[in-house]
Amino acid sequence: MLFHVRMDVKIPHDLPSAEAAEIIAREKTYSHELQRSRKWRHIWRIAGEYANYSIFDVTDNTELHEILSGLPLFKFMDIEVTPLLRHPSAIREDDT
Ligand SMILES: O=C(O)C[C@H]1C=CC(=O)O1
Repeated sequence: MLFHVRMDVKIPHDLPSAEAAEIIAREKTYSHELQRSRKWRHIWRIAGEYANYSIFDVTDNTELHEILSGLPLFKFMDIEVTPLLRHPSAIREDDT
């Protein structure tokens, strides 16, 4: 199942910078692993914002929830999820 996900990151200003850097580094590793597994299919920075648009290809809502709630930055994010399906006018069967 495909999901479009918007993540807005809001790290509190009073979080010590070393702690923030450590969480961001873990987030990057976690994201890279999921991208390599092809579950996290796309990630795009939203210009001018500490936010991204991502596409996930996962088995079901439960797997998406587990992935998103496992994000090291999860507690500092607002997340908006939109389920997707292929448009009947799409000329491709997939996004490869
Ligand atoms: O920077 C972000 O948009 C937040 C998050 C998502 C992947 C990652 O490495 O950080």
